[in-house]
Amino acid sequence: MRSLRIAAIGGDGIGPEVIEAGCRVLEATARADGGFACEFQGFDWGSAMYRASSRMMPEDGLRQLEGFDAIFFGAVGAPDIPDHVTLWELRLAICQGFDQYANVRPTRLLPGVQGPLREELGRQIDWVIVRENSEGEYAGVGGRAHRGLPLEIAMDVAVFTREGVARICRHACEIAMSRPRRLLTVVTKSNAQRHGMVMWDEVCAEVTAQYPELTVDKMLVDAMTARMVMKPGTVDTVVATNLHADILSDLASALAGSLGIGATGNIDPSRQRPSMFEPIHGSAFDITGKGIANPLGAFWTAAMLLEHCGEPRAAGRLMAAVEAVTGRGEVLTPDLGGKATTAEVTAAVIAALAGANA
Ligand SMILES: NC(=O)C1=CN([C@@H]2O[C@H](COP(=O)(O)OP(=O)(O)OC[C@H]3O[C@@H](n4cnc5c(N)ncnc54)[C@H](O)[C@@H]3O)[C@@H](O)[C@H]2O)C=CC1
Ligand SMILES: CC(=O)C(=O)O
Ligand SMILES: [K+]
Ligand SMILES: [Mn+2]
Repeated sequence: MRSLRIAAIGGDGIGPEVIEAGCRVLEATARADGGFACEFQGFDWGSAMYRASSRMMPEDGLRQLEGFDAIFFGAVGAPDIPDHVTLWELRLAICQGFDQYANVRPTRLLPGVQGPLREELGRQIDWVIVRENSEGEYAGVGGRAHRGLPLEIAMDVAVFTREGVARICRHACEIAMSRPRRLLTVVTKSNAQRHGMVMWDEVCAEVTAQYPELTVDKMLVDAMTARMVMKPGTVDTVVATNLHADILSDLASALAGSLGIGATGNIDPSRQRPSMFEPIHGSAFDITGKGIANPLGAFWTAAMLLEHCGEPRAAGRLMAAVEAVTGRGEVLTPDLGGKATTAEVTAAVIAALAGANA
């Protein structure tokens, strides 16, 4: 039987809580499917390792991950270590090191979930946000000088390359073409940012012209936030920069009920290196250790992992089990207005998977 080799990196805060639950649910999905197995290897990388060794992952960390079919990642971030250190030395080190340039973030309002929008608007949410994941505002280019002096200076330079924009736009076009509405919105801020964002608009116009069956429109990011809230049904696939799409996708997840639901894949579309799948949320210090983290984002992420690894039937089965549980409206964690624990939601999804197999 085919075995998927999965590197599991729980990381910090609620990361290990939801990834542990996600691994159990992946095993249950494989059992229900019967056509493949999951073989996990855990890596205890993150802030605890940093406190002991000043490293978030071993020096040869990327090499250790190279042979896996996929990486299943929780979150990084700890209250006692600067966020830019934890993020850059683990998550971004992997995303950039493996050139996972496409960050794909689907959002739907799951059955039984009450989002903040009026019911008829909330039901219209069915989006995929495609985030540029290798350059832009998070390229890491910049510097800081004259620390503490009145002339102190700090710069983060947003870097846009023609190929970087073209390849993310092509990936977004392919995703939009695979969806029934074939509708793509290109989001920038090319009124105020007159260099990189203007080139982004131009390159996207060239790329989208090669997809005559696509309907393409263009929005400025500030107005896009209003459109997502006021007219959610007019949006389908969205392509935007690293920063803009980071923000839009947290908004999307909140409009679908909670940050605890959002799922993402950090994808290397060339498939030369493993892609990394993670819930969109961070380490959530405020609820760490309480056993109430919503694991649904990690489960949806696991479904994306299966789809990427060539198991779309199993991915569909897992999402159906998630929707069966949310649809009952009973077993939900507190962020969704319920009283259930992470363990109870996990058990309910595993039971739904087993039932679907009977
Ligand atoms: N990809 C990653 O690893 C990310 C890491 N971070 C890091 O996480 C740390 C905390 O960042 P925040 O801005 O507070 O974002 P966060 O996503 O950790 O939390 C924001 C709010 O959403 C809630 N929340 C998040 N996930 C939840 C879940 N699964 N179930 C229930 N409630 C959930 C939290 O309790 C909190 O109130 C920082 O160190 C930050 O740098 C933040 C975002 C992504
Ligand atoms: C760091 C962060 O917020 C993200 O990757 O979404
Ligand atoms: K995460
Ligand atoms: Mn984010």
